[in-house]
Amino acid sequence: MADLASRISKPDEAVAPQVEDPTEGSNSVGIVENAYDVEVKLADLQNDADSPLFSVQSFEELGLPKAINDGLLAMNFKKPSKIQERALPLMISDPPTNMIAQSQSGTGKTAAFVLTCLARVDLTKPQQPQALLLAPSRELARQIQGVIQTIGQFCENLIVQAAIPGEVSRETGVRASIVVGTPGTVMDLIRRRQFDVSQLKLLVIDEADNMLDQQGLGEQCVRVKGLLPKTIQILLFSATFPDNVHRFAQKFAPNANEIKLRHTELTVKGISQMYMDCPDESKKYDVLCKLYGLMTIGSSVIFVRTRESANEIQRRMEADGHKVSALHGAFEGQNRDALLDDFRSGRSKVLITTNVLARGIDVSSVSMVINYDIPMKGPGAGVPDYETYLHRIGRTGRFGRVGVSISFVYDRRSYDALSDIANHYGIDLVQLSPDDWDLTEKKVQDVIKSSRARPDYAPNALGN
Ligand SMILES: Nc1ncnc2c1ncn2[C@@H]1O[C@H](COP(=O)(O)OP(=O)(O)OP(=O)(O)O)[C@@H](O)[C@H]1O
Repeated sequence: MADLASRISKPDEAVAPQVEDPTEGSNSVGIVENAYDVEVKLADLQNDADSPLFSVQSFEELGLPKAINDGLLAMNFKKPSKIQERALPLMISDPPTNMIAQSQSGTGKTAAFVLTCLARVDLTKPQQPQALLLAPSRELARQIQGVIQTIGQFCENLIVQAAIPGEVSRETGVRASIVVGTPGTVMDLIRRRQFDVSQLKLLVIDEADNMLDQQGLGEQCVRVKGLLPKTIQILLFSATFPDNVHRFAQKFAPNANEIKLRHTELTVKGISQMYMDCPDESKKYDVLCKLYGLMTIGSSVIFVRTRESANEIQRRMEADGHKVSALHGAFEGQNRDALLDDFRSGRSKVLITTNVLARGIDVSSVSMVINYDIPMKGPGAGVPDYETYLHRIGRTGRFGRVGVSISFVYDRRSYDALSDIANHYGIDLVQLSPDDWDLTEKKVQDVIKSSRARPDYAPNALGN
């Protein structure tokens, strides 16, 4: 790595990244299923005791109502994953107890809390809000709404409503037993008395470390909670819980049962993490185009730091003949919904986006994630953002599938940031070089073509 170390170019210009408002705009709700997928042998992984997908139980043994089990069958969920098996009995037992639950990306946290909601709501009061779920972006709120509707398809009188901009009519207000929303819109609806929270018995916060972070959405979530019944059961879920937020989470959800992982347990085995050693910043775009020119990749996501670079890369890739979409907070809600639906359905195969879609989005056909910029946080964006790195790469390798992540480095600063991230999680990264495209192509294609996770794939260590 000495060659890279000696190639120190001046740090990034201090361009303030656009703060994304994930909740802007819009209308249509519902998820679009994938029309295609990569091969995966779930059964094998669910029998491997070391896998987060492993479980000794069946869903039937968890004692859920028949209508819910029928919904799971319709989704082709044969066995619970570890987080589902361990968290569910604790969450659905009486008296209701709070929960702080952590599990790797793509291991089925959504179904764990969705099943709890379905088990807890009284469907004889279909328009009375009883469970509130909060998520950081409109896309994730819509996705969770879709999962509830699919698993709950045999639950009579189930009404699920999205509390995101443009979804709740001013005349009628919220009329559903389960409400999934973003904190700002939920707060507005409560204040305008369009959302009766008096009978809520369950509050779920997905991506809870992000949602409770005092630098971000934390204040809003605390205000929402302050308006809810004091006895409400609180469930906090995420793949990451940095220590400072975890301490706050314990105050937010007092006396909670906890399922927690160590740093080193957080990475998903099926994701082969690589890095591309770019000659300098100005060459990053050429390297990206070359990568796409060479590879036949299913669907992929390119993460960039700012909206401007998302637009710029989209413009240049389209001019170079690639079909790509860009999605970020500057777009109107309805537009964002349509762009993501196109990506889910495979109509568009490359999505260029910012951190607005780093968390939670579940598109199983994604086989490659590019970190065009290494995620950074803190004053002057000077500290590697360990959590965002993990969530970004977690858009691939969903529920036992394989995937590749490629992080672009080009100078001492980006190299050090990635090394820090690798050390933090105890991971080895595979080096790719733009000087040997045959080898690069082979390394990436070997993974993408393999039909299942290969835990031992980690030559060329970086950072350890
Ligand atoms: N028991 C199961 N059997 C088969 N597939 C499942 C099961 N549970 C969940 N899945 C599928 O696994 C995928 C990932 O689940 P989910 O989106 O809930 O992950 P997650 O843990 O919330 O990830 P993230 O941390 O990225 O939000 C989804 O496509 C979901 O349908």
